[in-house]
Amino acid sequence: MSKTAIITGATSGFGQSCAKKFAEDGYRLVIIGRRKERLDALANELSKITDVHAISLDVRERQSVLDAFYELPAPFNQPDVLINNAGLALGLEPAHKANLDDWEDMIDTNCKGLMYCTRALLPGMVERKRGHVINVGSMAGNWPYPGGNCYGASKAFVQQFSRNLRSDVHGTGVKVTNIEPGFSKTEFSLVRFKGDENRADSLYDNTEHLTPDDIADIILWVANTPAHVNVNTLEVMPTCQSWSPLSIHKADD
Ligand SMILES: NC(=O)C1=CN([C@@H]2O[C@H](COP(=O)(O)OP(=O)(O)OC[C@H]3O[C@@H](n4cnc5c(N)ncnc54)[C@H](OP(=O)(O)O)[C@@H]3O)[C@@H](O)[C@H]2O)C=CC1
Ligand SMILES: O=CCS(=O)(=O)O
Repeated sequence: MSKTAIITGATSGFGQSCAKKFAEDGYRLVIIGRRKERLDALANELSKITDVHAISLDVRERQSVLDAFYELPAPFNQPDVLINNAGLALGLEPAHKANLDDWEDMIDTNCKGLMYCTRALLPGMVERKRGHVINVGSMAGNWPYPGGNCYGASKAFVQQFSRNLRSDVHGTGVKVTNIEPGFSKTEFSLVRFKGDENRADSLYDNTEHLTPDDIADIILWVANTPAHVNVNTLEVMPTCQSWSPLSIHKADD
């Protein structure tokens, strides 16, 4: 019997790559994103190899999320895997210069959108004693960097929310994982820099960054671990990325 995976943020980057890899692995798919044309193109492509249900949806809209998930048609209505991947960073200014609307947008998408999707689907998973919530956090939830302010904080929320979910579903058979990717080339920087292609592209110049397929392979592996194995957190960086030393400000700097 084929399993069902629900993937938010499937129109680009990690989510799109997950959709392709999960379809190739025999999963039936529910794919979600705001850009309907992209979603329909992906659904057309993947429906040649699996059953696909596409929902054009903004995860920030609480009632739309709840309605869409409560009204999932059979056979998509008993999901085995929820990949909470939709998310974004906006801006890289220091906190004292950051745009408050950007901060709200990150919280609304990365934290509240993820909460809505999880809350809608978790009761069914608990009732069926089967299911796996895979959240896409970030290494930015673990490590501070200049300009990471609200984005990193939103991903720290995702990390602790994932751990607390595990505590709540203890003994039910439901699994929870937080994947914490590092530097990866997707549309992430184009969104962060608000369409500035030169700035986004130059970030990745001369680096061997992670790719969407690297992360999708890891997510698929995590989803296919046996029922008695729960990967709690998995932080992944490209080999070219590591930490900077702590900085000391000197009075004459
Ligand atoms: N790239 C990186 O370096 C890293 C990224 N991440 C995280 O990975 C996740 C995926 O990002 P990535 O693939 O890199 O970036 P992309 O920008 O390529 O993809 C982001 C996806 O999220 C969707 N999305 C954004 N906002 C919403 C919304 N309000 N409602 C529904 N869907 C939404 C977008 O679809 P649409 O616009 O069509 O709605 C798109 O499909 C994010 O949570 C990001 O924070 C974590 C660590 C590293
Ligand atoms: O989560 C994304 C990686 S980074 O841009 O914050 O380093």
